Amino acid sequence: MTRYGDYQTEIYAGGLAGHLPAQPVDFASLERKAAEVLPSWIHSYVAGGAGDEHTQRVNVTEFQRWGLVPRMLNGARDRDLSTELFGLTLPHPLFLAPIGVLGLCAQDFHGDLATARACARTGVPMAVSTLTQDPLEDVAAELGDTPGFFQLYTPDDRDLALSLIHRAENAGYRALIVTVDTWVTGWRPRDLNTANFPQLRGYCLANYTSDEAFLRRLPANPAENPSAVVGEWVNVFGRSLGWQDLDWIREATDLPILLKGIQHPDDVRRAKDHGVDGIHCSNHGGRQANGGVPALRMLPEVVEAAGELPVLFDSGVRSGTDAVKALALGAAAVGVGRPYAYALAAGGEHAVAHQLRSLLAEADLLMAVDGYPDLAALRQADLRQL
Ligand SMILES: Cc1cc2nc3c(=O)[nH]c(=O)nc-3n(C[C@H](O)[C@H](O)[C@H](O)COP(=O)(O)O)c2cc1C
Ligand SMILES: O=C(O)C(=O)c1ccccc1
Repeated sequence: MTRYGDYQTEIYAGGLAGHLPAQPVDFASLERKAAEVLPSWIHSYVAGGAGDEHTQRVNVTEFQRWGLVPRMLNGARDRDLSTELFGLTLPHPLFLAPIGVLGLCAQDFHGDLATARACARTGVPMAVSTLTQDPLEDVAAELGDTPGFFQLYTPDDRDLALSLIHRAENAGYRALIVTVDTWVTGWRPRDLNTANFPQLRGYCLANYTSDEAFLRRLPANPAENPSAVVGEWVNVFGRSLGWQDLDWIREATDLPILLKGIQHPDDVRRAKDHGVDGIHCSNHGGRQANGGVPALRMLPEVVEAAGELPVLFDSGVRSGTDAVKALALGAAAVGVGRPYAYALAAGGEHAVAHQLRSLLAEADLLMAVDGYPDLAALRQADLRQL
Protein backbone atom coordinates (compact mmCIF):
# COMPACT_ATOMS: atom_id res chain seq x y z
CA MET A 1 0.00 0.00 0.00
CA THR A 2 1.51 3.29 -0.99
CA ARG A 3 -0.08 6.28 0.65
CA TYR A 4 0.21 8.95 -1.97
CA GLY A 5 -1.96 11.17 0.21
CA ASP A 6 0.96 11.52 2.64
CA TYR A 7 2.30 14.19 0.31
CA GLN A 8 -0.27 16.46 1.93
CA THR A 9 1.42 15.93 5.32
CA GLU A 10 4.81 16.61 3.75
CA ILE A 11 3.61 19.90 2.31
CA TYR A 12 2.18 21.01 5.67
CA ALA A 13 5.33 19.90 7.49
CA GLY A 14 7.33 22.06 5.09
CA GLY A 15 4.99 24.93 5.88
CA LEU A 16 5.58 24.52 9.61
CA ALA A 17 9.31 24.64 8.92
CA GLY A 18 8.80 27.88 7.02
CA HIS A 19 8.85 26.53 3.45
CA LEU A 20 5.90 27.05 1.20
CA PRO A 21 5.72 24.79 -1.87
CA ALA A 22 7.82 26.31 -4.66
CA GLN A 23 5.02 25.62 -7.14
CA PRO A 24 1.24 25.68 -6.87
CA VAL A 25 -0.64 22.40 -6.56
CA ASP A 26 -3.67 23.40 -8.64
CA PHE A 27 -3.96 23.61 -12.39
CA ALA A 28 -5.32 27.15 -12.69
CA SER A 29 -2.36 28.67 -10.83
CA LEU A 30 0.08 26.54 -12.78
CA GLU A 31 -1.46 27.59 -16.06
CA ARG A 32 -1.11 31.26 -15.10
CA LYS A 33 2.48 30.78 -14.08
CA ALA A 34 3.37 29.00 -17.33
CA ALA A 35 1.70 31.79 -19.33
CA GLU A 36 3.94 34.29 -17.54
CA VAL A 37 7.20 32.45 -18.11
CA LEU A 38 6.86 30.90 -21.56
CA PRO A 39 7.65 32.94 -24.67
CA SER A 40 4.28 33.66 -26.23
CA TRP A 41 4.78 31.60 -29.40
CA ILE A 42 5.62 28.50 -27.32
CA HIS A 43 2.73 29.18 -24.98
CA SER A 44 0.35 29.50 -27.94
CA TYR A 45 1.50 26.16 -29.25
CA VAL A 46 0.95 24.33 -25.95
CA ALA A 47 -2.22 26.08 -24.82
CA GLY A 48 -3.91 26.26 -28.20
CA GLY A 49 -6.29 23.91 -29.89
CA ALA A 50 -8.36 23.54 -33.01
CA GLY A 51 -10.82 26.19 -34.18
CA ASP A 52 -12.37 28.33 -31.46
CA GLU A 53 -11.23 25.67 -28.96
CA HIS A 54 -14.74 24.74 -28.04
CA THR A 55 -13.94 21.03 -27.93
CA GLN A 56 -10.84 21.72 -25.87
CA ARG A 57 -12.97 23.59 -23.32
CA VAL A 58 -15.73 20.99 -23.10
CA ASN A 59 -13.10 18.29 -22.57
CA VAL A 60 -12.49 20.03 -19.26
CA THR A 61 -16.04 20.99 -18.28
CA GLU A 62 -17.32 17.48 -19.05
CA PHE A 63 -15.64 16.30 -15.85
CA GLN A 64 -17.92 18.63 -13.91
CA ARG A 65 -20.96 16.80 -15.25
CA TRP A 66 -20.10 13.73 -13.18
CA GLY A 67 -20.27 13.38 -9.43
CA LEU A 68 -19.10 10.50 -7.24
CA VAL A 69 -21.43 9.42 -4.48
CA PRO A 70 -19.33 8.62 -1.38
CA ARG A 71 -19.54 5.37 0.56
CA MET A 72 -18.81 5.36 4.26
CA LEU A 73 -17.29 2.96 6.83
CA ASN A 74 -15.73 1.11 3.94
CA GLY A 75 -12.25 0.24 5.10
CA ALA A 76 -10.66 2.79 2.76
CA ARG A 77 -7.98 3.54 5.34
CA ASP A 78 -5.51 1.58 3.18
CA ARG A 79 -5.72 2.28 -0.51
CA ASP A 80 -4.33 0.26 -3.38
CA LEU A 81 -4.12 2.37 -6.52
CA SER A 82 -2.32 -0.26 -8.59
CA THR A 83 -3.51 -1.15 -12.05
CA GLU A 84 -2.71 -3.82 -14.63
CA LEU A 85 -1.76 -2.86 -18.14
CA PHE A 86 -0.79 -5.51 -20.72
CA GLY A 87 1.09 -7.59 -18.20
CA LEU A 88 2.61 -4.65 -16.32
CA THR A 89 1.51 -3.95 -12.79
CA LEU A 90 1.73 -0.22 -12.24
CA PRO A 91 1.74 1.14 -8.68
CA HIS A 92 -0.84 3.75 -9.65
CA PRO A 93 -2.97 4.57 -12.68
CA LEU A 94 -1.43 7.84 -13.95
CA PHE A 95 0.82 8.24 -16.98
CA LEU A 96 2.11 11.15 -18.99
CA ALA A 97 0.47 11.58 -22.37
CA PRO A 98 2.95 12.21 -25.19
CA ILE A 99 3.75 15.85 -25.88
CA GLY A 100 5.75 16.65 -28.98
CA VAL A 101 8.26 19.50 -28.88
CA LEU A 102 8.07 19.26 -25.09
CA GLY A 103 11.73 20.22 -24.92
CA LEU A 104 10.81 23.84 -25.59
CA CYS A 105 8.96 24.10 -22.29
CA ALA A 106 12.27 23.82 -20.42
CA GLN A 107 14.72 26.68 -20.28
CA ASP A 108 17.58 24.56 -21.66
CA PHE A 109 15.23 22.96 -24.24
CA HIS A 110 15.92 19.48 -22.80
CA GLY A 111 12.46 19.16 -21.33
CA ASP A 112 12.05 15.56 -22.43
CA LEU A 113 14.96 14.56 -20.22
CA ALA A 114 13.81 16.66 -17.26
CA THR A 115 10.33 15.16 -17.52
CA ALA A 116 11.73 11.64 -17.70
CA ARG A 117 13.69 12.31 -14.50
CA ALA A 118 10.49 13.49 -12.80
CA CYS A 119 8.83 10.27 -13.93
CA ALA A 120 11.72 8.21 -12.58
CA ARG A 121 11.28 9.94 -9.22
CA THR A 122 7.54 9.37 -9.03
CA GLY A 123 7.10 6.08 -10.89
CA VAL A 124 4.70 7.70 -13.34
CA PRO A 125 5.14 6.07 -16.77
CA MET A 126 5.96 8.46 -19.60
CA ALA A 127 4.63 8.15 -23.12
CA VAL A 128 7.42 9.65 -25.17
CA SER A 129 6.49 11.41 -28.40
CA THR A 130 8.15 10.69 -31.72
CA LEU A 131 8.82 14.43 -31.79
CA THR A 132 11.47 14.96 -29.13
CA GLN A 133 14.43 17.24 -28.69
CA ASP A 134 16.57 14.34 -27.42
CA PRO A 135 16.72 10.86 -28.96
CA LEU A 136 14.34 8.26 -27.55
CA GLU A 137 17.29 6.25 -26.18
CA ASP A 138 18.44 9.19 -24.05
CA VAL A 139 14.93 9.74 -22.70
CA ALA A 140 14.65 6.02 -21.87
CA ALA A 141 17.95 6.16 -20.00
CA GLU A 142 16.59 8.91 -17.73
CA LEU A 143 13.45 6.86 -17.04
CA GLY A 144 15.48 4.04 -15.50
CA ASP A 145 13.11 1.33 -14.27
CA THR A 146 10.00 3.48 -14.68
CA PRO A 147 8.12 2.25 -17.75
CA GLY A 148 8.24 4.27 -20.95
CA PHE A 149 5.80 3.92 -23.81
CA PHE A 150 6.88 5.05 -27.25
CA GLN A 151 4.33 7.09 -29.19
CA LEU A 152 4.69 6.55 -32.91
CA TYR A 153 3.80 9.01 -35.61
CA THR A 154 4.04 6.45 -38.37
CA PRO A 155 6.21 7.73 -41.22
CA ASP A 156 5.14 6.65 -44.67
CA ASP A 157 8.68 5.36 -45.22
CA ARG A 158 8.41 1.87 -43.75
CA ASP A 159 12.16 1.49 -43.29
CA LEU A 160 12.10 4.53 -41.07
CA ALA A 161 8.96 3.39 -39.27
CA LEU A 162 10.51 -0.03 -38.59
CA SER A 163 13.72 1.57 -37.48
CA LEU A 164 11.88 3.75 -34.93
CA ILE A 165 9.90 0.75 -33.68
CA HIS A 166 13.00 -1.40 -33.26
CA ARG A 167 14.90 1.41 -31.57
CA ALA A 168 12.00 1.78 -29.12
CA GLU A 169 12.15 -1.97 -28.41
CA ASN A 170 15.90 -1.92 -27.91
CA ALA A 171 15.71 1.11 -25.66
CA GLY A 172 13.34 -0.78 -23.35
CA TYR A 173 10.01 0.90 -24.05
CA ARG A 174 7.16 -1.28 -22.85
CA ALA A 175 4.45 -0.41 -25.36
CA LEU A 176 3.92 1.25 -28.70
CA ILE A 177 1.24 3.91 -28.81
CA VAL A 178 0.28 4.49 -32.42
CA THR A 179 -1.40 7.87 -32.75
CA VAL A 180 -4.06 7.75 -35.43
CA ASP A 181 -5.63 11.21 -35.15
CA THR A 182 -2.74 13.41 -36.28
CA TRP A 183 -1.42 12.42 -39.70
CA VAL A 184 -2.18 16.03 -40.59
CA THR A 185 -2.39 18.83 -38.01
CA GLY A 186 -5.76 20.44 -37.35
CA TRP A 187 -6.71 24.07 -38.00
CA ARG A 188 -5.11 25.85 -35.03
CA PRO A 189 -5.70 29.60 -35.01
CA ARG A 190 -3.17 30.40 -32.29
CA ASP A 191 -0.39 28.72 -34.26
CA LEU A 192 -1.61 30.28 -37.49
CA ASN A 193 -1.77 33.75 -35.98
CA THR A 194 1.82 33.51 -34.76
CA ALA A 195 2.87 31.57 -37.90
CA ASN A 196 5.50 29.93 -35.76
CA PHE A 197 4.50 26.30 -35.97
CA PRO A 198 7.06 25.48 -38.69
CA GLN A 199 9.77 26.94 -36.50
CA LEU A 200 8.78 24.50 -33.75
CA ARG A 201 9.59 21.62 -35.98
CA GLY A 202 13.28 22.32 -35.79
CA TYR A 203 13.08 21.39 -32.11
CA CYS A 204 11.62 17.94 -32.39
CA LEU A 205 13.79 16.14 -34.89
CA ALA A 206 16.16 14.22 -32.65
CA ASN A 207 14.59 10.86 -33.36
CA TYR A 208 15.01 11.47 -37.06
CA THR A 209 18.46 12.98 -37.07
CA SER A 210 19.69 10.06 -34.96
CA ASP A 211 18.24 7.52 -37.39
CA GLU A 212 20.23 5.98 -40.22
CA ALA A 213 17.08 5.30 -42.20
CA PHE A 214 16.23 8.99 -42.07
CA LEU A 215 19.72 10.30 -42.75
CA ARG A 216 19.93 8.15 -45.87
CA ARG A 217 17.00 10.11 -47.28
CA LEU A 218 18.51 13.51 -46.75
CA PRO A 219 19.63 15.51 -49.76
CA ALA A 220 22.18 17.47 -47.70
CA ASN A 221 24.25 17.31 -44.53
CA PRO A 222 21.94 18.43 -41.68
CA ALA A 223 24.73 20.44 -40.04
CA GLU A 224 25.16 22.48 -43.19
CA ASN A 225 21.53 22.69 -44.19
CA PRO A 226 19.13 22.26 -41.25
CA SER A 227 16.13 23.30 -43.30
CA ALA A 228 16.68 20.26 -45.52
CA VAL A 229 16.07 18.16 -42.40
CA VAL A 230 12.85 19.95 -41.60
CA GLY A 231 11.74 19.71 -45.23
CA GLU A 232 12.38 15.98 -45.25
CA TRP A 233 10.63 15.61 -41.92
CA VAL A 234 7.52 17.13 -43.43
CA ASN A 235 7.71 14.44 -46.10
CA VAL A 236 8.10 11.53 -43.73
CA PHE A 237 5.89 12.77 -40.89
CA GLY A 238 3.05 10.54 -41.92
CA ARG A 239 0.05 10.05 -44.06
CA SER A 240 -3.35 8.77 -43.17
CA LEU A 241 -3.02 5.21 -41.97
CA GLY A 242 -5.55 2.58 -42.96
CA TRP A 243 -6.67 -0.38 -40.90
CA GLN A 244 -4.54 -2.58 -43.16
CA ASP A 245 -1.41 -0.73 -41.98
CA LEU A 246 -1.97 -2.05 -38.49
CA ASP A 247 -1.19 -5.52 -39.73
CA TRP A 248 2.40 -4.76 -40.69
CA ILE A 249 2.90 -2.79 -37.49
CA ARG A 250 1.53 -5.80 -35.62
CA GLU A 251 3.98 -8.07 -37.44
CA ALA A 252 6.86 -5.69 -36.87
CA THR A 253 6.85 -5.88 -33.08
CA ASP A 254 5.97 -7.96 -30.07
CA LEU A 255 5.46 -4.83 -28.00
CA PRO A 256 1.88 -4.24 -26.88
CA ILE A 257 0.22 -1.91 -29.39
CA LEU A 258 -2.28 0.78 -28.41
CA LEU A 259 -4.18 3.04 -30.76
CA LYS A 260 -4.36 6.64 -29.62
CA GLY A 261 -7.15 8.90 -30.74
CA ILE A 262 -9.99 6.39 -30.75
CA GLN A 263 -13.44 7.62 -29.70
CA HIS A 264 -16.00 5.55 -31.58
CA PRO A 265 -16.96 2.12 -30.18
CA ASP A 266 -17.04 0.65 -33.70
CA ASP A 267 -13.41 1.71 -34.13
CA VAL A 268 -12.63 -0.10 -30.89
CA ARG A 269 -14.16 -3.28 -32.28
CA ARG A 270 -12.20 -2.90 -35.51
CA ALA A 271 -9.01 -2.31 -33.59
CA LYS A 272 -9.62 -5.53 -31.67
CA ASP A 273 -10.01 -7.40 -34.94
CA HIS A 274 -6.54 -6.20 -35.86
CA GLY A 275 -4.99 -7.59 -32.71
CA VAL A 276 -4.21 -4.44 -30.74
CA ASP A 277 -3.50 -4.75 -27.01
CA GLY A 278 -5.16 -1.60 -25.78
CA ILE A 279 -7.14 1.48 -26.71
CA HIS A 280 -6.16 5.03 -25.92
CA CYS A 281 -9.37 7.05 -25.87
CA SER A 282 -8.49 10.68 -26.59
CA ASN A 283 -9.32 13.60 -28.84
CA HIS A 284 -5.77 14.97 -28.63
CA GLY A 285 -6.86 17.56 -26.10
CA GLY A 286 -9.06 19.27 -28.68
CA ARG A 287 -6.01 20.20 -30.77
CA GLN A 288 -7.01 18.26 -33.84
CA ALA A 289 -10.74 18.50 -34.54
CA ASN A 290 -12.93 21.22 -33.17
CA GLY A 291 -16.65 20.57 -32.96
CA GLY A 292 -16.34 17.12 -31.46
CA VAL A 293 -17.74 15.69 -28.28
CA PRO A 294 -15.62 15.76 -25.13
CA ALA A 295 -13.45 12.65 -25.06
CA LEU A 296 -14.82 11.73 -21.62
CA ARG A 297 -18.33 11.53 -23.09
CA MET A 298 -17.22 8.57 -25.22
CA LEU A 299 -15.24 6.78 -22.52
CA PRO A 300 -18.03 4.53 -21.16
CA GLU A 301 -18.94 3.27 -24.64
CA VAL A 302 -15.29 2.79 -25.54
CA VAL A 303 -14.72 0.81 -22.34
CA GLU A 304 -17.73 -1.36 -23.03
CA ALA A 305 -16.64 -2.11 -26.59
CA ALA A 306 -13.09 -2.80 -25.44
CA GLY A 307 -14.22 -5.57 -23.08
CA GLU A 308 -11.06 -7.18 -21.70
CA LEU A 309 -8.71 -4.73 -23.43
CA PRO A 310 -7.39 -1.94 -21.23
CA VAL A 311 -8.49 1.58 -22.09
CA LEU A 312 -6.15 4.49 -21.47
CA PHE A 313 -7.76 7.90 -21.36
CA ASP A 314 -6.64 11.50 -21.77
CA SER A 315 -8.05 14.89 -22.76
CA GLY A 316 -9.11 17.39 -20.14
CA VAL A 317 -7.65 15.82 -16.99
CA ARG A 318 -6.68 18.72 -14.73
CA SER A 319 -6.79 17.26 -11.21
CA GLY A 320 -6.62 14.10 -9.16
CA THR A 321 -10.39 14.29 -8.92
CA ASP A 322 -10.69 14.22 -12.72
CA ALA A 323 -8.42 11.18 -12.80
CA VAL A 324 -10.60 9.37 -10.25
CA LYS A 325 -13.72 10.09 -12.29
CA ALA A 326 -12.12 8.74 -15.46
CA LEU A 327 -11.11 5.59 -13.57
CA ALA A 328 -14.64 5.23 -12.21
CA LEU A 329 -15.88 5.45 -15.80
CA GLY A 330 -13.67 2.50 -16.68
CA ALA A 331 -10.24 3.82 -17.70
CA ALA A 332 -7.38 1.49 -16.79
CA ALA A 333 -4.97 4.43 -16.65
CA VAL A 334 -5.32 8.17 -17.00
CA GLY A 335 -3.06 10.44 -19.04
CA VAL A 336 -1.91 13.86 -17.94
CA GLY A 337 -1.24 16.25 -20.84
CA ARG A 338 -0.94 20.05 -20.72
CA PRO A 339 -0.63 20.19 -16.90
CA TYR A 340 2.84 18.66 -16.91
CA ALA A 341 4.02 20.83 -19.80
CA TYR A 342 3.01 23.85 -17.71
CA ALA A 343 4.75 22.45 -14.65
CA LEU A 344 7.89 21.94 -16.69
CA ALA A 345 7.74 25.55 -17.83
CA ALA A 346 7.05 26.79 -14.31
CA GLY A 347 9.84 24.94 -12.55
CA GLY A 348 11.48 22.12 -14.50
CA GLU A 349 11.95 18.59 -13.20
CA HIS A 350 11.09 19.45 -9.59
CA ALA A 351 7.85 21.14 -10.55
CA VAL A 352 6.80 18.17 -12.69
CA ALA A 353 7.53 15.76 -9.83
CA HIS A 354 5.67 18.02 -7.40
CA GLN A 355 2.71 18.20 -9.68
CA LEU A 356 2.55 14.44 -10.26
CA ARG A 357 2.78 13.81 -6.53
CA SER A 358 0.03 16.39 -6.01
CA LEU A 359 -2.24 14.70 -8.55
CA LEU A 360 -1.63 11.32 -6.95
CA ALA A 361 -2.20 12.72 -3.46
CA GLU A 362 -5.47 14.34 -4.47
CA ALA A 363 -6.68 11.13 -6.12
CA ASP A 364 -5.62 9.03 -3.15
CA LEU A 365 -7.26 11.33 -0.60
CA LEU A 366 -10.47 11.47 -2.63
CA MET A 367 -10.58 7.67 -2.68
CA ALA A 368 -10.03 7.72 1.09
CA VAL A 369 -12.73 10.28 1.79
CA ASP A 370 -15.22 8.75 -0.63
CA GLY A 371 -14.65 5.21 0.61
CA TYR A 372 -13.22 3.59 -2.51
CA PRO A 373 -10.15 1.59 -1.44
CA ASP A 374 -9.02 0.42 -4.86
CA LEU A 375 -9.68 0.63 -8.57
CA ALA A 376 -12.02 -2.36 -8.55
CA ALA A 377 -14.19 -0.59 -5.97
CA LEU A 378 -13.98 2.61 -7.95
CA ARG A 379 -15.23 0.88 -11.08
CA GLN A 380 -18.33 -0.13 -9.13
CA ALA A 381 -18.69 3.41 -7.82
CA ASP A 382 -21.96 5.22 -7.80
CA LEU A 383 -21.59 8.11 -10.25
CA ARG A 384 -24.38 10.58 -10.90
CA GLN A 385 -24.75 13.18 -13.59
CA LEU A 386 -24.92 16.73 -12.31
C1 LIG B 1 1.75 20.76 -26.86
C2 LIG B 1 1.16 19.41 -27.13
C3 LIG B 1 1.83 18.53 -27.99
C4 LIG B 1 1.30 17.26 -28.21
N1 LIG B 1 2.02 16.38 -28.99
C5 LIG B 1 1.57 15.11 -29.13
C6 LIG B 1 2.36 14.17 -29.82
O1 LIG B 1 3.47 14.43 -30.24
N2 LIG B 1 1.83 12.93 -29.98
C7 LIG B 1 0.60 12.59 -29.52
O2 LIG B 1 0.15 11.45 -29.71
N3 LIG B 1 -0.15 13.46 -28.82
C8 LIG B 1 0.31 14.72 -28.62
N4 LIG B 1 -0.43 15.60 -27.89
C9 LIG B 1 -1.72 15.19 -27.30
C10 LIG B 1 -1.54 14.64 -25.88
O3 LIG B 1 -0.92 13.38 -25.90
C11 LIG B 1 -2.90 14.48 -25.18
O4 LIG B 1 -3.76 13.72 -26.00
C12 LIG B 1 -3.55 15.82 -24.85
O5 LIG B 1 -2.58 16.72 -24.37
C13 LIG B 1 -4.66 15.66 -23.83
O6 LIG B 1 -5.35 16.86 -23.64
P1 LIG B 1 -5.08 17.84 -22.38
O7 LIG B 1 -3.65 18.24 -22.44
O8 LIG B 1 -5.98 19.03 -22.64
O9 LIG B 1 -5.46 17.09 -21.16
C14 LIG B 1 0.08 16.88 -27.63
C15 LIG B 1 -0.58 17.77 -26.77
C16 LIG B 1 -0.05 19.02 -26.50
C17 LIG B 1 -0.76 19.93 -25.53
O1 LIG C 1 0.83 19.59 -31.51
C1 LIG C 1 0.44 18.42 -31.42
O2 LIG C 1 -0.54 18.09 -30.76
C2 LIG C 1 1.19 17.39 -32.13
O3 LIG C 1 0.92 16.26 -31.95
C3 LIG C 1 2.24 17.80 -33.08
C4 LIG C 1 2.11 17.44 -34.42
C5 LIG C 1 3.09 17.88 -35.32
C6 LIG C 1 4.15 18.65 -34.89
C7 LIG C 1 4.27 18.99 -33.56
C8 LIG C 1 3.31 18.56 -32.65
